[in-house]
Amino acid sequence: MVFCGNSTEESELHHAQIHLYKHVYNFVSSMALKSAMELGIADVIHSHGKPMTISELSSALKLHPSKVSVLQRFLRLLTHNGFFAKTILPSKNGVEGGEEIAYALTPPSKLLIRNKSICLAPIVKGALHSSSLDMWHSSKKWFSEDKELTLYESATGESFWDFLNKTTESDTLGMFQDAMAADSKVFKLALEECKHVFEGLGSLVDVGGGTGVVTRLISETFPHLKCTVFDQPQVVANLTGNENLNFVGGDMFKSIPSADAVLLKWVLRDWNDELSVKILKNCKEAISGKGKEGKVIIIDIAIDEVGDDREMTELKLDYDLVMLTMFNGKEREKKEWEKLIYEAGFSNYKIIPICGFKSLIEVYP
Ligand SMILES: C[S@@+](CC[C@H](N)C(=O)[O-])C[C@H]1O[C@@H](n2cnc3c(N)ncnc32)[C@H](O)[C@@H]1O
Repeated sequence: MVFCGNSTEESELHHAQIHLYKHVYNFVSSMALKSAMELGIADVIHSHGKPMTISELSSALKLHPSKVSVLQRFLRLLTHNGFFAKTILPSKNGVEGGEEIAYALTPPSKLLIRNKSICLAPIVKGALHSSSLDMWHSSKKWFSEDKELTLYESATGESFWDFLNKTTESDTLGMFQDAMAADSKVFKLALEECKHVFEGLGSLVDVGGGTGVVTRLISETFPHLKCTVFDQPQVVANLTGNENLNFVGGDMFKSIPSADAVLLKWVLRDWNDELSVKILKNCKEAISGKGKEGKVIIIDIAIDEVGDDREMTELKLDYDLVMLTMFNGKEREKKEWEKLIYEAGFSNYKIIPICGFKSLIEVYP
């Protein structure tokens, strides 16, 4: 007879082990997604126009014949994770009543199709690039060091900004800007819901506006609005605008061009509270010509562990550690945003959710 022990204890232990192992191997799902993006599986299925069998996919992707079964196993995990859907087709190999499995795109894998107006492949590439991942092996050392150093600096000896800005063969600045631009294109949909925020403005400066993807979208919707994309000189150096859109290089910690409104999208999360207050104070200065009518428009994350579901909170908390380890930045809860806003001398604010997981905060002097 086999002794089974206390079954509740045993089942608890098994659940705990499954939970722990699942988190240990989460990286496999991320890297399998990256492989799918690099192979261009979504592009191939999209060009084919209908679900594809493994043999059709392998030949379209020009895989080595030994990798057909490998692809099948990658697709099994990716399908389980919601990136592809299996459909059953009648077999083409002449077997009466035979069936074959074909793989179709799902809404998340459609976001990886290149040359579409919204394509998030650059986010997968940038977020899962070795420059974002390798530093994690140094976290134990980092915990015993000076608190002002980011994990990235502790691991590599330079800040992520310095790494981006130095000229390298792999063009990491370009990769980072592509990832930001890809994320910003999603803003096109959000602009419909928050059009009222920009109505009535005569001028807008997009601080840390990168290559100007968001400003161009705003400018298309509001052609008479005078728009300025303000970013580091090396980011805007070769960019050209038009009559109502210009690019200005500078340092937001020194001064920001004047306008009716300042936009800060995906910027304050890169900085700690002290530096964020400094940026916000410079924004207040930039809109002061309009007196009480000017405003600052922040687009960023607001953590809400009570109101959001588990998946959303997990994404926001993951992002918080990305910001912490790379930039000493942070994702903030609503009350932290409020503290920052009042500390920078503003008197009021309004917050609305946009783009699924972001928030738009209108801040008034
Ligand atoms: C995370 S990106 C956001 C880009 C853009 N707003 C978007 O949503 O796609 C942060 C931007 O801040 C810019 N930046 C960093 N330091 C800056 C500074 N001192 N002055 C102006 N821009 C700066 C970076 O070059 C980068 O384009």
